[in-house]
Amino acid sequence: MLFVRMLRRVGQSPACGCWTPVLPVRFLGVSPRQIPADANFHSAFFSGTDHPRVLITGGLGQLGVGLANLLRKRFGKDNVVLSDIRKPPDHVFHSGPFIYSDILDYKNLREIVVNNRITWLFHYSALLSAIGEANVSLARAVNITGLHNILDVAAEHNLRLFVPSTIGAFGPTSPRNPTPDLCIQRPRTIYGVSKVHAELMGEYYHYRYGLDFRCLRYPGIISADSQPGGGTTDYAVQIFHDAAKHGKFECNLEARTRLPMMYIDDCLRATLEVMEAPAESLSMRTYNVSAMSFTPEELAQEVLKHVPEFQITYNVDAVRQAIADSWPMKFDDSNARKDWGWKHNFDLPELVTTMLNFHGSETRVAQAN
Ligand SMILES: NC(=O)C1=CN([C@@H]2O[C@H](COP(=O)(O)OP(=O)(O)OC[C@H]3O[C@@H](n4cnc5c(N)ncnc54)[C@H](O)[C@@H]3O)[C@@H](O)[C@H]2O)C=CC1
Ligand SMILES: CC(=O)[C@H](N)C(=O)O
Repeated sequence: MLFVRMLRRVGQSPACGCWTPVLPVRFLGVSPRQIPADANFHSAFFSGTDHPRVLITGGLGQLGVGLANLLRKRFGKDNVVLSDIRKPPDHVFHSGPFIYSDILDYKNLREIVVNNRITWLFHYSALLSAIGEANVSLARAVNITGLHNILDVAAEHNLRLFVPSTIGAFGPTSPRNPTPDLCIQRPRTIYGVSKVHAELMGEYYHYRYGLDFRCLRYPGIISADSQPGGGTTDYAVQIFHDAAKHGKFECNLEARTRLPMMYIDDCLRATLEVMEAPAESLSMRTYNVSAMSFTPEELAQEVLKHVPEFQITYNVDAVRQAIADSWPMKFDDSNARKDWGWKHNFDLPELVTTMLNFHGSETRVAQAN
């Protein structure tokens, strides 16, 4: 009986325009994790006053609090629920709704989505590249098993789902300068493998079940008031802190390691823009987004313009260097620019000025100006 219901023909597949039987997402479990037969899988419509109700997972990392601030400005404070498995600092706890959510606990996820009437989900929980290599089994659980839970809850409750991917979803056999959207993806980190898996699974759910899945491949993200969580591009955040405070920085990547990077404001705006883009404008569901590309040497030269005594030294971390050497040097994001009008605001000079202004008000940057 259950099986018969699962095979009921429910609509047209967006992929081929033909009638397809819809199987439950988790057929083998007799759990209710199945796509409801009468669901409207396409983008929910929100009028000017009818805002989405947003959940952010893994929200206490480098990017989540900034995303919550941006979305709360747009959709209202109470319409954006931040979640994580860590305890929030006071200012975060008091800035809007916060809830405990472990993405490995499906029932907990479903309860949050139902009780808060969530309609959009931004899935930020992950273990990043360097920390993932140090803890492969946890990275596999969080980045892959956790993603499966997210896809299922999103499909089951007809959510619009954003999952970030990364430059780390490419590998040494990918074209590196520039790296287009569609090319060989054979990453050599568990982080990269899990992100390719996320891209493919999200697109599969989109074409198979009509899930409104949207994904951007972020470059290394640089932020002033939040710390990176254990990635290969972390040096490009730490350098500003050390330059302003100590006038020197020890870099764990080689001087000539070129990687795509982006200031956090551009990254979060891109995320909101792709989520708000009309479905018809999206010719793909996973896009590269890019802003700038630089080496530690070039970044240090730009910092020197503000901190004249600044010195950079190199103490290369073999694991991070091997990862960086397999990643894109420059990202081709022409599809994002063409399809939904992506345009970055921050290049290297603006990035460095902004970061040092933030860190430098009472330090050697201020003294130099
Ligand atoms: N920061 C960057 O440069 C880039 C980030 N991204 C992606 O953006 C997303 C957010 O990145 P960040 O904020 O930098 O990451 P982060 O490492 O700073 O934060 C990740 C958060 O996930 C949480 N988390 C871990 N296990 C969890 C679990 N079982 N349940 C719920 N939450 C859990 C952690 O507590 C942490 O707060 C990630 O998916 C990352 O892959 C992609 C490319 C670049
Ligand atoms: C580029 C990323 O995905 C992240 N910052 C990392 O270095 O792992």
